[in-house]
Amino acid sequence: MDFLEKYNYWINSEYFDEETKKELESIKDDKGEIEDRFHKDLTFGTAGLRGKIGAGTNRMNRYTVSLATQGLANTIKKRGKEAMERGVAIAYDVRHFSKEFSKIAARVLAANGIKVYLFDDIRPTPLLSYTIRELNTISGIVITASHNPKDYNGYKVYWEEGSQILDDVAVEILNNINDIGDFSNINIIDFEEGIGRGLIQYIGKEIDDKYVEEIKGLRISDDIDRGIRIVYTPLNGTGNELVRRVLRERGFTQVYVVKEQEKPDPDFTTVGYPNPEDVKAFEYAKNYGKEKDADILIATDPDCDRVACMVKNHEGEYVFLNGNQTGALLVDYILSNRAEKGDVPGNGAIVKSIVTGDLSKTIAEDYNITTIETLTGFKHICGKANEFDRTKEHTFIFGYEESIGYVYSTIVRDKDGVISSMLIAEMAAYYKKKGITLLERVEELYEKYGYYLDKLISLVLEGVEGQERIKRIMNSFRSFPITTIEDMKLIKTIDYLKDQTGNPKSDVLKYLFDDGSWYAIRPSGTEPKIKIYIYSKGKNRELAEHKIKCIEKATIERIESIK
Ligand SMILES: O=P(O)(O)OC[C@H]1O[C@H](O)[C@H](O)[C@@H](O)[C@@H]1O
Repeated sequence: MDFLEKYNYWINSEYFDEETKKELESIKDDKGEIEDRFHKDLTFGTAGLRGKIGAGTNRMNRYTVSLATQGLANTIKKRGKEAMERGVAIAYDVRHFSKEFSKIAARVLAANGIKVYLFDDIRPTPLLSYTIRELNTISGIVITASHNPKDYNGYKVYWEEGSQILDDVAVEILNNINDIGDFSNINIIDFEEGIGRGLIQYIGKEIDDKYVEEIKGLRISDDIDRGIRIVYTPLNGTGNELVRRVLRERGFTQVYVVKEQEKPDPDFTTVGYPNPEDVKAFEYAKNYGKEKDADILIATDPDCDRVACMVKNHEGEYVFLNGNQTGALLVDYILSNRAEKGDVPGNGAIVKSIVTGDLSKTIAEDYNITTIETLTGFKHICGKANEFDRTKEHTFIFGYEESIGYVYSTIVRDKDGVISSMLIAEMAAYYKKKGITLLERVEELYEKYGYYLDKLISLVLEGVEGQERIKRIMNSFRSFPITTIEDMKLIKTIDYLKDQTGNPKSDVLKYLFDDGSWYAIRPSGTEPKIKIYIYSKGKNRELAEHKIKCIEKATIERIESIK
């Protein structure tokens, strides 16, 4: 069927509800909109679905959610009765339709005879990962579009080890979805019937309690100033209760939560783009921080897997720490404290992505700890934790990415904004007791290990045309690498499409120079962007900054020359 045929099918078939039809009627004269909604099915990518909410095959709605869930159900059924009994845990965030979609997923699974554990209210994504391991379910689902704008929702799928599915399971589910054929082949029962038959079971506080206890057990040091002044914002998402609770139970007495961003708001009215990777998300926190004279500001994204912080400098201004800086600080904080107690595992490993900075690696080397690199995506990072469970080759200590995702230990197999908020607060309180801020600690690390600076440039190139240009840009870099920039000489090129190290193939190019500086270029996997990651290493800040500027100029000139 072409897109118009599909549109007409949705309008005329008895299967679709009146509200959906009404929404579709309202766009009957807008061919562009019809095409956008029906020219393809919302792609079930490696982590599930993500898209705009609305009627159509290329949108997030009750039909696309139930189709994906039937595909997941068939995948579980093929594994037999035991897998069906182990069941699926489901969590959801604050977004429009998140709760409704979680119930639809529960009803489809239950109709297929699969046990469902559904959270009784909004919860952070990392808690779902914890729950899978705790309840020993075969799979898990989170209804969230993470830090995307308000018009979006998503459907992330997890597997029994607690991490997001990798390509093998994703392909299997996708094939099962494609085999379903018509929407009318989806099994679904009433929610109440699912509850009555014991197939759907609510879960809640008892899991929170265990999670919080385990997180508190992950603390690194108690030699901290608990009076440190912290402003926290959940950005109207799911972090509010659990982050506050963990901080309170860890004994922090001066935690202030941004009032306007405390309660769930699916429209993210006060922030627009609820991504703490972007310093603009801290506007309210900064104002409140000044009022409360906070030492540190902490923000988590709507599903509370990402976290970022800002630190007050001596002039009373708040300075943003990026993901590379926070990651390196945490690696240093964890390893130095554990080393003091003689508690660093001999086969320990830090896991980061290939486009994350190297300062943490140099720090880890100081403690004889290996750093392992994976492709971008936390599923790959925690995939290593799963692998180490099997091979015992390493002990997974800490995983992180420059895109403000961190996880410590292995109780959760995804980035965790609750664990990380506790560790960031604790680390700031540890250094406060020693009389320095996190900004000063970063400087100390630079002095000791060298100035590792970085800059991420993201160019938005939308639509089919944008995609084509991204391809041309990648082709140009691939065919004609820039061999010298100022006095930096290219000594190595890595093309991850030809990777021989066991990573899956990926469209990423990395260029390494003789002084330790490097840059990488890749199309984003989640947004219509091309991303350039620039990293420099210098004896002092000026030199490192100068190198960043030179690499930026050379790469941007090249990109601009490609129309
Ligand atoms: O650079 P992208 O492909 O857009 O991905 C950016 C980030 O997106 C999500 O948050 C993933 O969970 C991260 O692991 C990833 O780093």
